[in-house]
Amino acid sequence: MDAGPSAPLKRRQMATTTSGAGRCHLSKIGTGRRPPPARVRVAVRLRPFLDETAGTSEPSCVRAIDSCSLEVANWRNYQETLKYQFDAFYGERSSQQDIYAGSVQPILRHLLEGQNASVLAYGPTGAGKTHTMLGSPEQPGVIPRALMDLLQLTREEGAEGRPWALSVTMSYLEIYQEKVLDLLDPASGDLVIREDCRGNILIPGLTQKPITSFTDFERHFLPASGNRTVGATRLNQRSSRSHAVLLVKVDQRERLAPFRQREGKLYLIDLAGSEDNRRTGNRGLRLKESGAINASLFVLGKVVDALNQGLPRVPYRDSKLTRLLQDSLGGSAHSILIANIAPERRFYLDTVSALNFAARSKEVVNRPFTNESLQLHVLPPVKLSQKELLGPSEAKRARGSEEEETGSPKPAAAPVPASQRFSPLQKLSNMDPAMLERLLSLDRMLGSQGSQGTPLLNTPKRERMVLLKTVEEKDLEIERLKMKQKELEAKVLAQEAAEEEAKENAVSLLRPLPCHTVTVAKPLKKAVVMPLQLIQEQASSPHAEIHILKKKGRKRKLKSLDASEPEEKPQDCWELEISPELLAQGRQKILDLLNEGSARDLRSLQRIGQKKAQLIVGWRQLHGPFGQVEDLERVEGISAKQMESFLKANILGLAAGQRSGSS
Ligand SMILES: Nc1ncnc2c1ncn2[C@@H]1O[C@H](COP(=O)(O)OP(=O)(O)OP(=O)(O)O)[C@@H](O)[C@H]1O
Repeated sequence: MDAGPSAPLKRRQMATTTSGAGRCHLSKIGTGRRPPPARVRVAVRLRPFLDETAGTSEPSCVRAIDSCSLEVANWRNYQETLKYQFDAFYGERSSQQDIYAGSVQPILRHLLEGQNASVLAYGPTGAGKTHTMLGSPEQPGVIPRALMDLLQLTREEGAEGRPWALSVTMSYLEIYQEKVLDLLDPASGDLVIREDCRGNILIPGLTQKPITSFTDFERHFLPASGNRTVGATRLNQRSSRSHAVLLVKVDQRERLAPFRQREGKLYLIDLAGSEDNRRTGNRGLRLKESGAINASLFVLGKVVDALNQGLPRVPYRDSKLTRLLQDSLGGSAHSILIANIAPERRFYLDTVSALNFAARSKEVVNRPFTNESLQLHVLPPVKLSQKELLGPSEAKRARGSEEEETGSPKPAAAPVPASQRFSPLQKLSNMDPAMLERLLSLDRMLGSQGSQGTPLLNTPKRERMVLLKTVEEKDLEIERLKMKQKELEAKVLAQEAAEEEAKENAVSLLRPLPCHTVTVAKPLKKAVVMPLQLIQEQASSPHAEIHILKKKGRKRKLKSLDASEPEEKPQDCWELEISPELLAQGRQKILDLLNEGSARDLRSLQRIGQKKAQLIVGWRQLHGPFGQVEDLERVEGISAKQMESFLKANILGLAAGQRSGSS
């Protein structure tokens, strides 16, 4: 076995680079500046001949030039060679440790800065991707080495007395035939991939296991690896039939004010190999698997090309693999691609194609940033000092007296109790998140102007008061803006109501049906308002799952207090019976639109005008995806009643649209 991952010197070097004040300086929040670019780094690894004797009879089709360059004979013209240069080239004698220490270990430190990193093994089937990533007990690969180092690092960095508490979790999934499967919980079925308002890729429902030691890691990882789909092909006895993704999250919580928290994600990805089915001899299931693998790798190539050409649309969504890699390619991660190639002549075309892909990938630029936020809800209960309980004017007076204090020496003040020293946090915890971001950026600004290492809450009293005053002014401004927004919304609602009324009048002119009364506030399953045209279409369709029952009934009416008022005559009422499945489809469609639709798409929904569409998009950006349609109520400016009428107005239309679309 080659030198293990626990080489103490290396670790000490890594620990040094990740500790200290320098850690706090990168942050996406509040900087307003684009994070600096980081090119995707590309390394190539050539595996040895598998049959020892073959190497003597058959020359390798790849030749090393130096530690970064290689050449491949051009088989159309043997006088020529194709030369490639990468960040690193590892020849057939390279060890697992060489690859790990040279290309992977250096990016681990970014995780402790709250940044993302990813390692992808790419290449044709049988070229050594799984060997590189996983290895064997005798020759452990990138995954066990990285985990061992990372866990050691987090133990050191998160030790008592250090500024941050650290915790590590792992998730493990595979993408098999375009399904995202949880390898830690194989029964959970196909999972969805989502994106939050910051562009982070998330998989809701994916199992996350906390790990504190390498034994912990192995306890979860080894059985889960057994769940991965592998199969024998002509080119590899144990060929991976899926893309395997190990996700390791490092969470950091600051132990002292301002109680920041950071999250760094590490993706370790063993891609399935591209396959030429004329050579693999794949049939049946293997052929189907191979089709899915090749299709997703083809999209991966398109994504890389689109990024290189700066195209406005990058087709991340065209495959699950690229959707998941959105963070890693052209996204926020420090990424390293290890292209695995084989020396045998029969791999020649695959080798050239893998090298070409690798060469294109090294042009891709990412913009890693620090994922940092404040822990708003875990602040310790604190007492407010009298001064901090004062209003803005009193605060001003207080500031005046402090200024006097600095002018004339006074007896030294008694030390401020710890609870009072923390009290500005109370304000921070109640503050608008945007304001908090501003405060943090102010803090950074102060830092960059020379007070480095002096976080906001440790600044001298006077500066703190000035900052708090700015905060109060901003609060007032926010209040003013909110009032204005409410006024505008009221206007828009009134306008929408007027438009709605006008529309209804127009419809009733065109429509000689006896009655279109709808039972109010009944379960949605029973009756829903829907456009007339749609009702007629559904009624005439023999396959429709919506049944319109014309039945005699009474229009529901509130008991009148005035006994003299004539009783309302019985009228025909229309009541709809809709299959629950159809309703669920309608709901899902609405939810998808709410989560993925642009403001323009949202306007295609009934009762959603320009203003509401923008409010919905804004809410989504701030809070992430809607969990259910009812969450609409949480959008400021949309009441429960409006949400209900919105649901009624849209659910059938969308469900029926889906039905007709699918039939
Ligand atoms: N650097 C290496 N040294 C020794 N053996 C290797 C090396 N790389 C790969 N191998 C061996 O080559 C065979 C194929 O490797 P591996 O399964 O890792 O390929 P792969 O690229 O993951 O293939 P697939 O895409 O089909 O899963 C295995 O038996 C593996 O042990």
